Amino acid sequence: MHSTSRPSLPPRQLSTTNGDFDSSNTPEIRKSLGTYGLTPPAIESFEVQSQRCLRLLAMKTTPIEKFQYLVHLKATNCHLFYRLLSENIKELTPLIYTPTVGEACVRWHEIWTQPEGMYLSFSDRGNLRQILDNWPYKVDITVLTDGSRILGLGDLGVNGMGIPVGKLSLYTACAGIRPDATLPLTLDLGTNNQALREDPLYMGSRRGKVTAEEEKVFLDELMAALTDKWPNIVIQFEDFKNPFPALERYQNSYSMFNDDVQGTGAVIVGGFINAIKASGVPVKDHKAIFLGAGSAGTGVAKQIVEFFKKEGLTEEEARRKFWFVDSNGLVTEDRGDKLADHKVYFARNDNNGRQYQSLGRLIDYVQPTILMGLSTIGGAFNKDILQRMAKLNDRPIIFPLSNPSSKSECTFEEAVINTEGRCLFASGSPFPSMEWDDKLLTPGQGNNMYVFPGIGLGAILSQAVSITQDMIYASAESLSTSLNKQEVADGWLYPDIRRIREVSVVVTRGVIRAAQKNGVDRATELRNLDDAQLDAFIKERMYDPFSERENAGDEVNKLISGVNGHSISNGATSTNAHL
Ligand SMILES: NC(=O)C1=CN([C@@H]2O[C@H](COP(=O)(O)OP(=O)(O)OC[C@H]3O[C@@H](n4cnc5c(N)ncnc54)[C@H](O)[C@@H]3O)[C@@H](O)[C@H]2O)C=CC1
Ligand SMILES: CC(=O)C(=O)O
Ligand SMILES: [Mg+2]
Repeated sequence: MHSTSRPSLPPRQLSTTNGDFDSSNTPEIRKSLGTYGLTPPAIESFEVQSQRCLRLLAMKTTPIEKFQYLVHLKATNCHLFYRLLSENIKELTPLIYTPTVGEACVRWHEIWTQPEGMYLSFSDRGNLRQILDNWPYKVDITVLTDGSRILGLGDLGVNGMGIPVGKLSLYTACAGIRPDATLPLTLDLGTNNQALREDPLYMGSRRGKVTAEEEKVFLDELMAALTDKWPNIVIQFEDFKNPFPALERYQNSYSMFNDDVQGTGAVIVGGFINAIKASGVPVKDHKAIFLGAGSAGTGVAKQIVEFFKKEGLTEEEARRKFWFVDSNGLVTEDRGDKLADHKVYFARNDNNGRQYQSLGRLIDYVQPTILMGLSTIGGAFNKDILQRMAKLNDRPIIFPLSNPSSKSECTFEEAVINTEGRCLFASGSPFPSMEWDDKLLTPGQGNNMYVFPGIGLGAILSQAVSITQDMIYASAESLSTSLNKQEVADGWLYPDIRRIREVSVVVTRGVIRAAQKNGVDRATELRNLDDAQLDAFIKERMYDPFSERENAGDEVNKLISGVNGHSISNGATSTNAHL
């Protein structure tokens, strides 16, 4: 017989501000925590801790094992996890984010070991506000998904939780949002993934996806509940199969944005501005083929239209620069199927009744300068396609943006070889640098991770009542200006990811200024700061996992006495034992 009584939990087990057993804790901290004697005696520096963590990581042979180790580290010593991540951002991001997070989501029901966020089910409707009270921290930002389109891997239901968790880890690492102010949220609105539903280990409800109307009613309740519980909360929608209804419905009334439509649009414009400069071709002479006409593809093109307009094109001229291909071929007005609303704007009417036969034929017909991939079709930019682009252009712009790496339309190596090293390249997932013609070429990573941290932090600090198109566009423009002299000289399209914190300050400043211009900021006192003062203010507000260690004594004491209002004990009494 199983006992029905709840096992008693150790204090602070759910805390994200832990580090109680951190080997860098001084004897005084250990005493105040009651952990003196529970950790080995040495008081370790970060350098030593880091060596052990990296060795442990090296012992794991597969990416998913490394992912699991990092999940464990974050759960048991959050500040150390962020110290390690911030010092090794380039090496560790692929393990906590794309591509490894893709595999983790596919296998989430097999590898799940501990709670890292909240799950709200369709059957919870009517009670959402009450359930949010179970979250023990004050939240500044949430990333929420319904798991219906996780990267390019399709509908993964509640297995999609890896994405909000990974994105919010980047919020902390890249923009310094306190880990305990972030809420990963997964909506269990059913899944159409039959195999998952039939898998005994699957941890979501076993119903099919709710209808669009049911989703709307649920989301209305959720948005109201989130803002009632945390009035200044910023809400990021992520990886919805159809993100447009929610974006249209909430963007003017909540501090929310859709990362796949708007964040992706912004990050690609940021790199695109630099690619256009490097191509040597005037803006008016560019033409783009997009493989994939989903939320990300059309989101990117809409932001590029804004850029083209700023460069002097009319909206009509800008719109006509795009040729979209989806799973039914070239998106045209006369194709015979009913186009989804978001495709209509870009549908061609100048195809003279001709239909799409192949991507190669379309390239010959359009003669594009730009090839974008947001199709989820790994390898779609094959040798023939890349060579056609190289024949047409001195510096073809090739952006295979689908994630994870297995879905990338081509690799960096394929693009370099088939364009003789001449391509201007960015991909959604990371690829290694390579030698070409005695030069080291480094690929750009056109991933929304360069902008969403700054969009979120900008919205939080300005206390924006809504996130406007100008704020999104400002993130793109700011990103494009954030490269240093060396990066510009080396022809990079995006700054070095190792400088992401500096970049996030620039992006955050741009977002705050746009919020002020649009009058959506509630923190109006920031209007009085000049740019240097605003940068200093932003930096000061950023969580620094290194100073947490120095402040640990104060922090711990505050937590124990509950001064900061966080409930941390899971109901168990902290005895606060002293030696
Ligand atoms: N680099 C980045 O920062 C981002 C990358 N993405 C990636 O973009 C991809 C697409 O995302 P969404 O647009 O949200 O998905 P979606 O499902 O809305 O769109 C996918 C599009 O690809 C088209 N497609 C599918 N098979 C095709 C084929 N054989 N030939 C041509 N087109 C085909 C579909 O018809 C649809 O238009 C995903 O892999 C996602 O990971 C998404 C957001 C950000
Ligand atoms: C990067 C991202 O948001 C995606 O692939 O969906
Ligand atoms: Mg996404």
